[in-house]
Formats: sequence, C-alpha cells, structure tokens
Amino acid sequence: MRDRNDEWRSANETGWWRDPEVLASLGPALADQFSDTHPTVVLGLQSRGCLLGSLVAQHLGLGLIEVRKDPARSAASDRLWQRTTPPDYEDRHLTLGFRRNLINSGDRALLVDDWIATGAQALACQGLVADAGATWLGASVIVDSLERPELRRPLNLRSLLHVREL
Ligand SMILES: O=P(O)(O)OC[C@H]1O[C@H](OP(=O)(O)OP(=O)(O)O)[C@H](O)[C@@H]1O
Ligand SMILES: Nc1ncnc2[nH]cnc12
Repeated sequence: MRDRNDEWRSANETGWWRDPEVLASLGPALADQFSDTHPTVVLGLQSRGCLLGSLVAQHLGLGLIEVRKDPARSAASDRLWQRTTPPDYEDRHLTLGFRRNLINSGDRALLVDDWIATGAQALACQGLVADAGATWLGASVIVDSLERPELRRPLNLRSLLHVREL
C-alpha cells in the first residue's frame, strides 16, 4: 500500500485499485475495523467512497447509499436529506445528500471513504444520518490525514493507515 507520488504529494490511489490483491483486501479490511458494530447500511461518499463502500457493503451482505455531491440534480429537494459542508480540503462548501427513502430511523450507518483530511465531508454525512434519525456508527477510511484530531472521537474514525505511513 505504500505508494508515494512525489509530484502531487499524495498517494496514487488509483494504483491501489489496479492491484487485484489490494482491491480484494480493501472491503474486508475496511469492514473489519467495525466488526464490533452491527451496520445495516453502508454510506459511500461520491466518488471514491462509493467504489470502496460497495466493496464493504458486498462483504457485509448490505446495501449501499451513494452520498452524492449536488444531489438536487437528481431529485426534488423535498425528497432529499441534504447538508452543506464546512470548507473541505479544497476549501469547497459542498452540498451532500441522498434520497430520504434510502434510509430509515432504524438504520445503523457506516461511512466508508478513502481519505479524511479536514473531516468536513464526513461531518456532513454524520449530519445527514442524524437528520434521518438513524444511528451513526463511524467512519472507516484507508488514510487518516485528519487535520483536527479532536474530530476523531466524535466521528468514531478508524483507519487502515495514517498519512505519515505513506
Ligand atoms: O476530509 P475532507 O476535507 O472533507 O476531504 C476528504 C474527502 O475528499 C476526497 O474526495 P473528493 O471530494 O476529492 O472526491 P473524489 O472521491 O471524487 O476524489 C476524499 O475522497 C474524501 O471523500
Ligand atoms: N483523496 C484525497 N482526499 C483528500 N485529501 C487528499 N490529499 C491527498 N489525496 C487526498
């Protein structure tokens, strides 16, 4: 998994997906970080989070909710749970959301993503789960690059690697 791309000062994540063994291991590894919980649904953040979220959901025998950027393009806003993020790692205030009928108040939601930096997008996802009256279990990510360590506990963040290990 060590794959530093010096030009961009970030990991070359597409190389991870290209490796069949790494790809096969990611769903189980991300799921196992929350083996003490009982998720009923996986949330995947567009776009890399969806790629990984589907691996985790399939491993656990669960379904996936695609958390879309700019979800109002695909459904009327009164049918959506939507939240706007604080500034993310690219200083964007993104609107994230999904259709309300995809989740119910009895759901126990696990967010899956490749990377966390400011935590802005994960916080918005936590807010979406709260809006639906569902239970937030935590965020299972590959790389922890969290800039605000005080968010680690409220988000219940668990990671396969810290950015310093890349
Ligand atoms: O902690 P934050 O500052 O919120 O940033 C982390 C998020 O940003 C990246 O996705 P990006 O929006 O670049 O989309 P992508 O998955 O399409 O690359 C990354 O995959 C996380 O989803
Ligand atoms: N995928 C990613 N998401 C957020 N911050 C990053 N920095 C480097 N890669 C990143």
